[in-house]
Amino acid sequence: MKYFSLLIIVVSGTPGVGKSTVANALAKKLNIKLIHLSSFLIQNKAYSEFDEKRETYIIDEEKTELLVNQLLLKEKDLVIETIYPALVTRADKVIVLRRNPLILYEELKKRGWNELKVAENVEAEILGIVSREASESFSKVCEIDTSNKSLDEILDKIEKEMCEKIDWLGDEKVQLLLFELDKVISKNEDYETSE
Ligand SMILES: Nc1ncnc2c1ncn2[C@@H]1O[C@H](COP(=O)(O)OP(=O)(O)OP(=O)(O)O)[C@@H](O)[C@H]1O
Repeated sequence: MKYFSLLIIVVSGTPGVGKSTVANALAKKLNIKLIHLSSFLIQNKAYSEFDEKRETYIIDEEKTELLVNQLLLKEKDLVIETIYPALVTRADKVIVLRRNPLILYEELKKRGWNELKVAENVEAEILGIVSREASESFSKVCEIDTSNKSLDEILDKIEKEMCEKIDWLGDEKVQLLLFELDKVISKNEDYETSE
């Protein structure tokens, strides 16, 4: 008899918010399999090309949907870590981790990413892009702020479903950061159009 998924938990969020750390710990705690979706798709060649400027793969949506559906049919329980929640066609629990953009900005700069990649990802966090994508695909999305919280505190909030409504734009410092990031992005866009 083919298993049908019993417990699919998606751990999503902008790069650098703590998805892998939390997803690893959650999968271990629940003793269920963990899939890092981006690596899974790259291993299965579910991408069309590599975006040199953004140093990221462009996924092949059709092949991805097929692979994800096969995965969800095969595995009984799964924790899926991904920056693209909409790629998961079915889930029982969708968690979107959020991180204060001022902290995230430092985290991504520390990785040595180019200024455009840092700017686009931190801007996405400020604007809540991943949460919005998750809410378009799932009726219930649980946002949890990982800023200045220990892993245990985060796991506890997940277990108790202590979800939050995050809006970073109320913070003046974040507004100023967004203004700076926009300048970086438009400078690179001008450059792209003049190429
Ligand atoms: N709650 C936390 N508090 C402080 N630092 C954290 C926390 N969770 C993770 N980190 C640290 O933040 C960095 C990013 O964590 P992690 O790799 O889990 O993020 P991610 O969202 O999976 O990033 P990516 O999508 O790029 O893989 C790591 O150095 C990790 O040790």
